[in-house]
Amino acid sequence: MTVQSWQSVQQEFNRLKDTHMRDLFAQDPQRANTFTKKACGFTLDYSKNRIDEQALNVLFKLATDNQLEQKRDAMFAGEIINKTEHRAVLHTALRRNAQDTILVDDSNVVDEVHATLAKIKQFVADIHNGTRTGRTGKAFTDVVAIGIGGSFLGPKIVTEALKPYQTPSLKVHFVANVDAHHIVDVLAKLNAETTLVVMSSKSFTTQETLKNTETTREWFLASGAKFEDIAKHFMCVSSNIEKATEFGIDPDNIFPMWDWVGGRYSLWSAIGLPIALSIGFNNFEKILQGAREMDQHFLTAPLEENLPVIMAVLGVWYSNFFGCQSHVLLPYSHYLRGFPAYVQQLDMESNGKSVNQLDQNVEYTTGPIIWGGEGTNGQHAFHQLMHQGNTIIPADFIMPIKPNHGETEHHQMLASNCFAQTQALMQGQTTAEIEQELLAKGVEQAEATRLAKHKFMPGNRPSNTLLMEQLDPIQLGRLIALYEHKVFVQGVVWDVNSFDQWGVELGKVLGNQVLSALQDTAQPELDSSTQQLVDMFKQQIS
Ligand SMILES: O=P(O)(O)OC[C@H]1O[C@](O)(CO)[C@@H](O)[C@@H]1O
Repeated sequence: MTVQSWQSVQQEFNRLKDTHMRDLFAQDPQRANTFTKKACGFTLDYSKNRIDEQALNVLFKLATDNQLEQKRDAMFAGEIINKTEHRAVLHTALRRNAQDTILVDDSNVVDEVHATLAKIKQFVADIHNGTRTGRTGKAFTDVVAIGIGGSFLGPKIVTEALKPYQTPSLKVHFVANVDAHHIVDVLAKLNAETTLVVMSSKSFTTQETLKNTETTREWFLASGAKFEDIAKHFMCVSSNIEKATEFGIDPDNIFPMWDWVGGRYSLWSAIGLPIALSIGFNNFEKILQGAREMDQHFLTAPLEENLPVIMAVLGVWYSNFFGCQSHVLLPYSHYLRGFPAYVQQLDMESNGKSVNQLDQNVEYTTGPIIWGGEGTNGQHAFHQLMHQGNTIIPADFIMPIKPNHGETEHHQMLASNCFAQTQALMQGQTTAEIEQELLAKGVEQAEATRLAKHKFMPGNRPSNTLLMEQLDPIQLGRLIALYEHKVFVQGVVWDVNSFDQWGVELGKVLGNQVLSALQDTAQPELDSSTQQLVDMFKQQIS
């Protein structure tokens, strides 16, 4: 992180920190136009932010001083930028055209990607047209997709978001949690003869996924199937072919992925197999096409026109200068209801770090808490705090313009709520305005003054509005890639490795130790609180 460019942003912050956006809008009738950019089917209106052009330019300079363009190009070229795991970071290779070349260890990874896409295409076609059936010759009707984290969230939210494109004759059920209430509920509704299982685990070591797959295999065998029938029903996506084969997965049923794809960036790989099974391979390819278009935009658009860069530097502005701790995602779209959870992993697992690329501890905040939920539901729940709480929560309002239904009035109401929320957050309402309203309604002066204090809306709460033409496979691919690149840019500014996730490891190790205590297979030394919890659990369950 360059100290001088950081200080320049600090000066801009000092200049603007007490400015109200109401005044910025009043001073400049062109403000909305100036701070709106269109690209890849999106219109990003970021005028309701506490910035002006001068501040934004200094933020762009902060990014370039941190070598944004060079680091971006290094990622796309397959350089080893994940320096704690000594890996290239090539999720963008997963959506490259077949004729492209990206060399990793002298091998063109684009060839491997397209060979795997061809395998997925054939497999999906065989399942859809009934060439490939279950053990009794019946066509598959259901898919149980087992995975967790990046091997679950992407496929789940994409399949959910593209509901109108789903193949009605093949229903995909996602299971992640090791809590058996889920897998047991799902399997209880299914016929093992017509159920395909897709187990997705990059590492093939994830406890939850292995256990859910074992339970599903037991259920399958208990249905009268023989061991050799497993090959007809169990598919696996993994980069650990050895472990997958050891587990008993037929090598022909393994769809490969590679160590240069991070789990949270992997939906474009064979991890997307459940997506392709649900919406068809052609639509899956359109998702890749959309992401490829966003990659091109990210690579070629000047920074001041570049949607991921604009969103990223605004996030830095709020996290590191305004001290905002969280960032809320508000899709005004039922089909995009899972998107905040997806971005939560993408962003928090990528940038939730405190050591920089020079192996030094950093003091500043990296990565906000990402949360959110679908509009308008949140308006009747948590928006209260966004409007009147003593904490500023920058928001992304995401709104597909054309719906997939014909209920015009519903959609107008949805859009009006979305736009009005951004307006209310920005402009607020002064005590004088509120008092006047109350007096006009006949409220006594003293009561009006008292109530106005409680009703006061400070405004000046920042938001982006991201309009998308419609929610289709191409646009969804663009949307996800947009957020991937936003996270990348922020990682560059914060100078962290966005592509490792060491922070999740200790929990896994301790989890296994505690399990051994619960199962009496070992007596690990535990702190008194954890030991007490183990003892109580054992006592009460027996
Ligand atoms: O695909 P795998 O190896 O089962 O991992 C699942 C998820 O677990 C994590 O490693 C975190 O525990 C994520 O990064 C990953 O997406």
